[in-house]
Amino acid sequence: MATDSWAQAVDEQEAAAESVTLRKVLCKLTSAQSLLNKLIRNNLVNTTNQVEVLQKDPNSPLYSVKSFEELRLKPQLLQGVYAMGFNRPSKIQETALPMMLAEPPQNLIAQSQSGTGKTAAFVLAMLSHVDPNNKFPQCLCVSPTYELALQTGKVIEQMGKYYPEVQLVYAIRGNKLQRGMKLQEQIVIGTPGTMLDWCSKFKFIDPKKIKVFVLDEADVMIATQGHQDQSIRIQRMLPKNCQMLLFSATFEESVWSFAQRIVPEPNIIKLKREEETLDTIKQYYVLCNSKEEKFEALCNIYGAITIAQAMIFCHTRKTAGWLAGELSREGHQVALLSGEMQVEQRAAVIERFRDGKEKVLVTTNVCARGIDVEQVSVVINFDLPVDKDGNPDNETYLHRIGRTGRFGKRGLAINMVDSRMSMNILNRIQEHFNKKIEKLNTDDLDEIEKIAS
Ligand SMILES: Nc1ncnc2c1ncn2[C@@H]1O[C@H](COP(=O)(O)OP(=O)(O)OP(=O)(O)O)[C@@H](O)[C@H]1O
Repeated sequence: MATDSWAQAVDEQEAAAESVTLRKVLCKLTSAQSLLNKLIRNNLVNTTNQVEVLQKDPNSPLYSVKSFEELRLKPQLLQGVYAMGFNRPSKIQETALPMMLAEPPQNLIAQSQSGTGKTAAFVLAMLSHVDPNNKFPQCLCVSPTYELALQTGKVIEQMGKYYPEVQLVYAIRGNKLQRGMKLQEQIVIGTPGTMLDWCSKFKFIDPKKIKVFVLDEADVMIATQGHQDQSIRIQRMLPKNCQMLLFSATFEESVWSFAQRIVPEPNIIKLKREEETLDTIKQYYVLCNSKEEKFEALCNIYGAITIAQAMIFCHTRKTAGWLAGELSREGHQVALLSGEMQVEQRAAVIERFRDGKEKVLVTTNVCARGIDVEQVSVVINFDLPVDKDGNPDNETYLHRIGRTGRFGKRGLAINMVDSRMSMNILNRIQEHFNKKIEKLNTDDLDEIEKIAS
């Protein structure tokens, strides 16, 4: 793909020195495209067998020796779990649930890979702990974004389908309640600002009656100043014996130690660094020279992935807007989601994408975490994730690629590298996770064929 560029320089040893004729190049490109199609389609192949196989492999995060029955869930919840099509718990569910359901209640800080069922784990804990006869909030669950709060709320609704005495309310922007009212729902799910207002300013919730407090995506809740202030202010209003449950796929060291300081005597489930990435998500990078070349590379791939769903991550809203525009001009059905949109608009875009109305979602980090769309088979990092100082943002990388390969499905993550700097970032990401990210070279048919198989 690269011509007289730095990328070619990087490539020097690998690239054959001989020049090829235009005809050969075109011929190669066509076969590369069809192989790429094959590669991506192969990655879409997924059967429930695959999940069953993984659930029997002790090294898989889906492995479990217990059944849901053995986790001693209420019959109504067992019914809900099976109605959702879950056969066995995953490793995090099997390990965390006994800790969360123990008496007296125990605190927990838990890490488990993306898409391994953390949400179901803490949702089952909340549903198990509420007393349906008490008509007031008993569990609070805080999520970093409006979209995630809605998504988690849906899981509570589905799992609690056969437990209708337990009710849920959303503490999110736009859900206006009458002043002076007291909530009767037992579970409140929301974002930190509204949740805090409902506890302190409006007093819709009596925080002293809360038994379980869940922080989903806990590391970002702690690392983001505003979220941290609000979450800690809520926590301070809760009774001393309130159970605290913190969940995430990533916990940077400093965040981990802070979490341990704010959660008294926690049980801890922590992954080793090398366990953080999922083997079911294959990671590649493509060398390009410019934004335009990345777009070209993307078009090649995009042609092949129209049958699946893909999420494309950009660093800025501007690039995301530009890219969505370019893809639309090419005639593609693309959805754009970025931070400046109204939250309701963002939720609507995700709903359309979830329903498969658009096959490609171009977005920024606002969508990197938690969003669970089963059909996403490819994630493309159009720009690699970096922090405000330009260093690799390893946690965001993991969350972004974790939008594919959900619960044992196979996924493909493709990183676009367009400068020495971004190659350096990619190398540091590889080092951090001690995981090789393979080069995808559309000029090397053998290599693509190998990946395709
Ligand atoms: N025991 C199970 N059996 C089958 N499917 C499950 C099970 N538990 C969860 N799932 C499904 O797996 C998918 C991923 O689960 P979930 O969203 O809870 O993952 P997560 O660990 O919270 O991911 P993330 O770190 O990205 O937030 C969901 O679609 C969920 O319905």
